[in-house]
Amino acid sequence: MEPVTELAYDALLWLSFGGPEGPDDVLPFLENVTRGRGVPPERLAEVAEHYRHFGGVSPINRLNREAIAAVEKELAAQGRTLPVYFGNRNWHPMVEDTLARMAADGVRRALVFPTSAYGGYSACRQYDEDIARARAAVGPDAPELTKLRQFFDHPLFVGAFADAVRAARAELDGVEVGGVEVGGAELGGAEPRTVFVAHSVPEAADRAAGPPAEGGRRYSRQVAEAARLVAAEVGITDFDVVWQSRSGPPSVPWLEPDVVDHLDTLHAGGVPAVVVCPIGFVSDHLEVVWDLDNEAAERAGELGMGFARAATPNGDPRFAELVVELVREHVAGAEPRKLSALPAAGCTVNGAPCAPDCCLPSRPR
Ligand SMILES: CC1=C(CCC(=O)O)c2cc3nc(cc4[nH]c(cc5[nH]c(cc1n2)c(C)c5CCC(=O)O)c(CCC(=O)O)c4C)C(CCC(=O)O)=C3C
Ligand SMILES: [Fe+2]
Repeated sequence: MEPVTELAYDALLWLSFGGPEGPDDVLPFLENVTRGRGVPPERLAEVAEHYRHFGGVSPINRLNREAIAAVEKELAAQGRTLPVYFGNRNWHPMVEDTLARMAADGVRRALVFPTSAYGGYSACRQYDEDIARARAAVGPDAPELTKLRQFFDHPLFVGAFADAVRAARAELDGVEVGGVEVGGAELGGAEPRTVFVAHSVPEAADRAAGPPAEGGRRYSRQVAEAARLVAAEVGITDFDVVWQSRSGPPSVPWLEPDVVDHLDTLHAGGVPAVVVCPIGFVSDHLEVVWDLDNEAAERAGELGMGFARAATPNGDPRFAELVVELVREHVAGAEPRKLSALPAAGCTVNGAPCAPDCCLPSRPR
């Protein structure tokens, strides 16, 4: 691949979800996330409580800033200076403000790295909407923004998760659960079950994910494919794909089973221990440290199951390499480096969706 020379782009915009950075931020942040989305007040109160356990601070902004620093270092190591800007959908720094600053700095064309590996409305198209909204807010001087593609099957993404699953399995090696020792076959121990988890979405949103001609379910299919690729790289055949953090009114069906319920099922089937891998996320943000490290771990404890959680790729040096590689791939117009046969979608300009009917929101806004 060509080095990133003579870039046609002046900057990289790191576009993420955002999270509160203090107790007073929690409610306004949650209002931004759920505006017009029919999330019942009981659910919001419950989620606000999760944030309060951490003093109202989500780790997500800090983790994004760390990842950006790593990407800047990686760019510099490759002899490139591409300024990286940080903007969010739901909390400060808001993408509208960041884009205004980029325009003031003279940025005319920028690439956008969205912090989600997947397709689907929440994971892809909503970031397109963020881009379009920010450009509209900035007006005629708004930089042209080209979003980088989905990367759920990129070898660096899969490789980072595979090593994380190996490390989590190693944590359980030799741990005794209910008189049974957990560990690899060479130890004569019981195998832990690998449970891949991604953020649940409404069934209807998943059905509408991807272009209709593809048959929908682009999100859950990509999640299943990423899980399969990671499992294959680790060399395990026993694994499940389940969901977490469902929201919305109870009457609306979301992707199931929930990870916590799934632990009950595995326990009933005699599984002694689990390795939980948050394949749906790139960093240890609040829904990972609360819904998995707290709720799911607690359930496993009640059931007497061994529990280890695999790390997300944010802290792995391959994550920064991945971002820079996506930039270089795009600039060079190179063949996407990917491990699955599913399409490499999501790369569009100025917030255009992949196709007009790709990943439609499941609820009119
Ligand atoms: C697919 C998906 C991803 C992965 C793709 C990606 O990463 O973008 C994701 C990521 C995240 N979701 C997050 C937080 C929240 N998500 C919520 C609500 C919702 N998520 C949804 C989907 C997703 N969410 C959906 C369909 C809803 C219902 C409302 C709606 O239809 O839009 C709510 C509202 C309260 C509630 O849970 O009900 C919160 C607080 C955080 C930040 C955590 C932190 O602060 O550290 C992150 C990274
Ligand atoms: Fe979410």
